[in-house]
Amino acid sequence: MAAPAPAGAAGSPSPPPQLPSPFAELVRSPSSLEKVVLRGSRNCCVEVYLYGGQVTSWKNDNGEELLFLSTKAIFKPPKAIRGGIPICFPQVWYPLSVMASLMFRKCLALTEMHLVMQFGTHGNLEQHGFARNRFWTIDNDPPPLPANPAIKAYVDLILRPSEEDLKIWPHSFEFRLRVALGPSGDLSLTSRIRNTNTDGRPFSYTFAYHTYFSVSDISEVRVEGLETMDYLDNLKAKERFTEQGDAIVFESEVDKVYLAAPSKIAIIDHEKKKTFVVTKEGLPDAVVWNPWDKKAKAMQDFGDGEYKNMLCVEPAAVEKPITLKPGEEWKGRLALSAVPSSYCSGQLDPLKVLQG
Ligand SMILES: O=P(O)(O)OC[C@H]1O[C@H](O)[C@H](O)[C@@H](O)[C@@H]1O
Repeated sequence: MAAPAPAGAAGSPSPPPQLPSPFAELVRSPSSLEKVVLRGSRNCCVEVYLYGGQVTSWKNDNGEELLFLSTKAIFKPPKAIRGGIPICFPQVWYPLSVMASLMFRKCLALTEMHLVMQFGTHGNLEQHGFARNRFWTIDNDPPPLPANPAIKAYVDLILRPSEEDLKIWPHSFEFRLRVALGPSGDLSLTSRIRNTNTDGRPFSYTFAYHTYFSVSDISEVRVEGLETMDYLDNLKAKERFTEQGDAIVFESEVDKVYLAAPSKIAIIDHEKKKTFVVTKEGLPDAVVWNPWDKKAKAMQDFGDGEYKNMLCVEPAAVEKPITLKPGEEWKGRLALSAVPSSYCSGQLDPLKVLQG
């Protein structure tokens, strides 16, 4: 399906929107898509495409890229950009057990039931929702968020459904996204979704920040904070298991939804001696995904060997869909920091990373 034309696209008479932060600049990328560049101290920098409202780059003080972006990523609608932080909304993802119980209890409105039936390869609601392949606009007058005077580089984006979108997900909403680069190079994304239906209907959705981390070598990476957690295994018909062992390491394809995961998760890259700390709010679950070699080869926009250099850890609300009544707003926040890791020499206590 064709995505609506970008605001201010080539040939359009509208002037480029002004950005409230002097540390943010709107530029046109070589692919001709517009992106906002946020600049921090030294070489710290974040790039956000209006297409998808998608962060595609996060660099530290040394100008080192911290997010994975495929060399084969396609910067052309309707394909979502492969890498960075795609926003997955509105997804409708129900494990079979939940779906059966919901149907049994007849507690879904007819529309919701219709959407449940669309999950998977059926129906026309895309797997990860349509927010990641729509053109967002700059929102210069968003309702205030708690003030943090230390943050100078930020941008606010907004997405509202088009007529076409309403045909595939019949709900009116306002999705506000703030992307902010903190003074120490931390990256945060705050999503606010409001039900603006005027017919009194609630809506339900699942959500994920599909974060692709750049790693040196997947076999040198471990994830801490998810051990002993329950998860649904997408590779085993979403069956529920309990994680065993001390930490999560990677030797083959993984596609798991960890349930009620802690608010902090650490990704330790032994080779780069770097630890990513993922902090999540309003997002109970965490998806962990690496396609490994076979699936990598099958993906058009992903290099055959690139699975070695990425890991997705995705703060999400998956198991229990979020329901909003008209006028209600939901907030989900992701904060990322990258700290030098001397974990190998025992100086970095993973418990301190996880508990703050
Ligand atoms: O190819 P995409 O639609 O971007 O999805 C890529 C992956 O995203 C998530 O992590 C899902 O859990 C996977 O099942 C899916 O394969």
